[in-house]
Amino acid sequence: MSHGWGYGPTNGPDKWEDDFPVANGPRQSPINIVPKEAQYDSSLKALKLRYDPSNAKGILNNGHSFQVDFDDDTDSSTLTGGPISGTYRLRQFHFHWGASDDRGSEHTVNGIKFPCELHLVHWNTKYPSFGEAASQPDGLAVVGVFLKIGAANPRIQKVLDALDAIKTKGKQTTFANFDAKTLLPPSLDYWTYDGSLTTPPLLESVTWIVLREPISVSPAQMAMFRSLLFTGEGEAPCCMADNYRPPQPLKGRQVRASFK
Ligand SMILES: CCCCNCc1ccc(S(N)(=O)=O)cc1
Ligand SMILES: [Zn+2]
Repeated sequence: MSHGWGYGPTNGPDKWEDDFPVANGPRQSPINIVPKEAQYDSSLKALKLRYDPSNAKGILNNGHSFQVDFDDDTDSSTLTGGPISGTYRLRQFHFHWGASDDRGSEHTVNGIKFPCELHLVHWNTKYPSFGEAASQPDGLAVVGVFLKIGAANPRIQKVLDALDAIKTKGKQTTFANFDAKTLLPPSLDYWTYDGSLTTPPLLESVTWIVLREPISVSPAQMAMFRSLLFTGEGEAPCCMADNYRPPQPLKGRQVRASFK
């Protein structure tokens, strides 16, 4: 692909296989989750998420989404339990959303799209770095949380209030003292399956942990997501929206449920 990947008609998900042939691999993400076909697994442990707000560092518009980055030099913000073994460190969280409230999530449930999906990205500390972990089949664990239209969510608002400072691609600003746990719903019931990064390089290194319970977001808050730009300062502006990859073939994979 002569130009960088993106979500447009010339560089979007259907074109990614040109530069990233793993796009047609055996464990690609996202997927459509069919709850009735998920197998309850009583051996699945409860998720244990321990996040230290002081690890929050900054917020960045990376031209595809925006992400809040965390200091992952120590084990102070970690994911343990659930379907994984060992300790995974929180690296960043980001979102995917639609140009309208009828779409935007990457995973779907019985074919239903949510307006937005949060991804909390963690890497396995058995590897020396995130980059190394990202190339290993058990290297990453991403917790996915659906957002559904409802009451305004005060927890998300703190993140949205920072977006004015990172409107264009490459802009970043400090983002301190944020407790990512406040973004989680009351129930940590989840589905889990072996998958991949949902953006290039589409590496097949992710244990996906998708929470059953959504959190709320208001239409006005969704409009704030869409105020960001894919484009850099001084370029013709293109609103950041529809930055989601559609569901990929299951190819025989099992989806397990932590709940009955
Ligand atoms: C080795 C370099 C990888 C950079 N890319 C990071 C990244 C993290 C998470 C996701 S997602 N959307 O699957 O959670 C995509 C891409
Ligand atoms: Zn993502």
